[in-house]
Amino acid sequence: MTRRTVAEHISRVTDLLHGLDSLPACDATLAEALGRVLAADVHSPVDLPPFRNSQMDGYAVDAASLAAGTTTLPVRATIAAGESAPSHIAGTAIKIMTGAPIPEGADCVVPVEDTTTADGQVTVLRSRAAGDFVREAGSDVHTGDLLLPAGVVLGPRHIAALAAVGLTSTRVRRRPRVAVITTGTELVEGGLPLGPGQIYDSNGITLASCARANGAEVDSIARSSDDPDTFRKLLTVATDYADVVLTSGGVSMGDFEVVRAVLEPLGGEFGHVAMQPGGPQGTTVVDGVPVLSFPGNPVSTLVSFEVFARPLLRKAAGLPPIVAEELPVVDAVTSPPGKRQFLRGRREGGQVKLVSGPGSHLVAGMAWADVLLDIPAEVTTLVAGSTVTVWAL
Ligand SMILES: Nc1nc2c(c(=O)[nH]1)N[C@H]1C(S)=C(S)[C@@H](COP(=O)(O)OP(=O)(O)OC[C@H]3O[C@@H](n4cnc5c(N)ncnc54)[C@H](O)[C@@H]3O)O[C@H]1N2
Ligand code: MOO
Repeated sequence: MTRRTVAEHISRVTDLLHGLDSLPACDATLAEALGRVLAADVHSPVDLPPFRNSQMDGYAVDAASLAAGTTTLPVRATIAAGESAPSHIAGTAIKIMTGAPIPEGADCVVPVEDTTTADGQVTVLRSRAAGDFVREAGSDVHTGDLLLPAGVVLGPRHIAALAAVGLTSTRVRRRPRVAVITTGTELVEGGLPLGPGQIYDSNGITLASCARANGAEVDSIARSSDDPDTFRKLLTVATDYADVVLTSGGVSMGDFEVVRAVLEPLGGEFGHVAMQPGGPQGTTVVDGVPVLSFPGNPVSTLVSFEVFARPLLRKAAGLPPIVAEELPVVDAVTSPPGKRQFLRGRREGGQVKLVSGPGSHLVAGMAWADVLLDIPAEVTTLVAGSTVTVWAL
C-alpha cells in the first residue's frame, strides 16, 4: 500500500499519461468540428466577399451622377443576388438586390427607401458618396490571410468563418480516447428494477461525461461484476481501444476488490492518497495503456476525475486549463486534519456556500454544487469570510 499526497499522485498520473501530449492531428468535417481544437493555422483560400456586392436593396449608380437635391435616372435592368451584373452606364441606374454584384462602373448603392419610381425611372432623393453601401471584395478577409489560428476551440462563429470560405473539413487535434469500466456486482443499468442490495450504476456515464466534457472521445463504457475474469476481458477490450482507461470501484480493503485483484499482479500501484473524497487510488499500465483506478463512491469517482484526469485530458485535447478561483466562504467550514478536502459548494454573489455534506455517497447532493472547495490538509477551520480555493465543476 502506497501513501501519497495529492501532489505526489498528480505527479505519478502525469508521468503515466505523458503519451497523451503527442496525439496526431486528424481531419473533421465542419459538421463534426464543433468543440474540436484547431490543429493548425487556417489561411483563407478565397477573398471574402469574393466579389464587390451590394449591401442594400436599391439602385446601383455612380455618385457623380447624383445632384445634391433629387436626381431622376432611367432604370436599365434589375440584378438579383446570384446573377452577373451588366456594365453600368453613367447617368443611369440598375436596380440591385442585397448581395448582387455591383455593375462595372457603378460606385455606390442608393437604398430603395431613398427613392421613388415612376415610368421606368428612379428619382433619387439625396446625393451619395462613392463606396456607399458597397461591400468590397476581400473587405472581410483576403486570400492567404490568417482566418483562424491553431489552438482555437471551434465554436459556431469559427465554423461560420470556415464555411464562408468554402472549406468543408479542417485539421483538428485528435481527441484522447478514454474507456470506462465500472465494477461491482451490485450495479444495475438504469431503467431496470432494483433487486435486493442493488444500486444503479451512475459512475459509468458520469466518468464518460466527465471525459467528454473535457475533450475526450468515449466509445466504450463497460460494467463488470466482481468476477476477475469478467473484468480482465473488459480490460482487454478497453486497452485495445483507449489511450487511457478509467475504472471505478474495487480498489479498497474489502473481500471483493476486483480491480486491485486483477491489476496488482500486473504491476498496479494501489494505495491511499491523503484526500477526501477520493482516498483509495490505483495506477497501472496494461499493454502500454495507462489505467487510472478511482474509488467507487460516486462523489469520490467524480472528484478523482477532476483532480487527476481532467487537467491532463484537457491538455491532451488542446483545451485551456481550468483555473482555480479564490472566493470567500459564506459560513465557517471545519475540516478534518491530515487530508486535503474537496467539499462541494455553490457560488453565490461572489462568495461560496457549502452544499450537501462531506459523505462521498451523496451523489444527488453533488448535483447542486458548481465548485469544489479545495481545503489544504493542514487547515481545520475556515472562519466565515475567509478565502478558499475553488475549482469549477
Ligand atoms: N476498511 C476500509 N474500508 C473502506 C476504506 C478504507 O480505507 N478502509 N475506504 C473507503 C473509501 S474512502 C472509499 S471511497 C471506498 C472505496 O471503495 P472501492 O473503490 O473499493 O469501491 P466499492 O467498494 O466498489 O464501492 C464503494 C461504494 O460506491 C458504490 N459504487 C461503486 N460503483 C458504483 C457505480 N458505478 N455507480 C454508483 N455507485 C457505485 C458502491 O455500491 C459502494 O457503496 O471504500 C471505503 N471503504
Ligand atoms: O475517500 Mo473515499 O473516496 O471517502 O469516499
